[in-house]
Amino acid sequence: MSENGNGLPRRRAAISDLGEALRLLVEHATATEAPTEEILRAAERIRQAAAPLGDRVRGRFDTASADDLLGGVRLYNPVTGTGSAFAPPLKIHREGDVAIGVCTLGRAFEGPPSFAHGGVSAMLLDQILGYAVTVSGHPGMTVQLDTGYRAPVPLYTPLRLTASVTAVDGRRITATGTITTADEPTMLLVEATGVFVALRAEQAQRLFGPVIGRSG
Ligand SMILES: CCCCCCCC(=O)SCCNC(=O)CCNC(=O)[C@H](O)C(C)(C)COP(=O)(O)OP(=O)(O)OC[C@H]1O[C@@H](n2cnc3c(N)ncnc32)[C@H](O)[C@@H]1OP(=O)(O)O
Repeated sequence: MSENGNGLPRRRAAISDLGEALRLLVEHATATEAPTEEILRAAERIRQAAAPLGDRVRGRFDTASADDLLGGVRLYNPVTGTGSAFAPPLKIHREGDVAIGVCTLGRAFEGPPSFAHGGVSAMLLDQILGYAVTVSGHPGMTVQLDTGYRAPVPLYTPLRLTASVTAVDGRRITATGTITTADEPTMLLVEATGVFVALRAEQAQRLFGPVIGRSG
């Protein structure tokens, strides 16, 4: 599907609207204590709502028509994508050389009761470290991610993430990052160090050739 004129902004807004509705659904479906009959009715209504969306879908190597890979628009990114049912979504911006992220995690991200799953923290950090690496002008893929969990990450609490590049050594880029709450930015909850590798041309072609070839 192609969009032109003001069709693309409208489509992106619609996808973000659907994402917001899906995240509300996920939150309520995860937290609900509604009667069993209500849960059964909801499951049926949700299947009915999902069906028309499945009539036209893209294939594995097709970029979403609303995305812009080279421009960094990824509406379905599972961490930052406003169209994703799974993304918190994490919002990232730059303050000088530091990437700052903010998000609040709901019930669906629970690991230990009332706290975030450790894998979710690693996912958030991988994303913001990757962002810092990309905007530093040395984009690469994660080859190693070390996380240190100092204190549990609370649900339903505004979080603040930071990330910055600490070393560039040939094709290897190292970045470090943190998670704290927004209210207590000096109290470290999770820290991470990521090693990223800039792809050689043949590696980029091998891994992403089919996608780049189709996205035009
Ligand atoms: C804004 C965007 C945000 C995006 C955030 C999300 C980022 C991600 O999650 S990316 C997805 C997860 N990562 C992956 O799937 C990557 C999987 N790995 C690979 O495909 C390969 O390792 C690949 C292609 C990156 C590199 O190929 P590989 O053959 O391993 O390495 P190679 O090209 O030979 O060497 C690269 C350098 O990295 C080094 N290296 C490789 N692995 C590691 C490691 N784990 N730790 C440290 N250094 C490493 C090598 O030693 C080599 O160093 P040098 O050039 O000094 O000899």
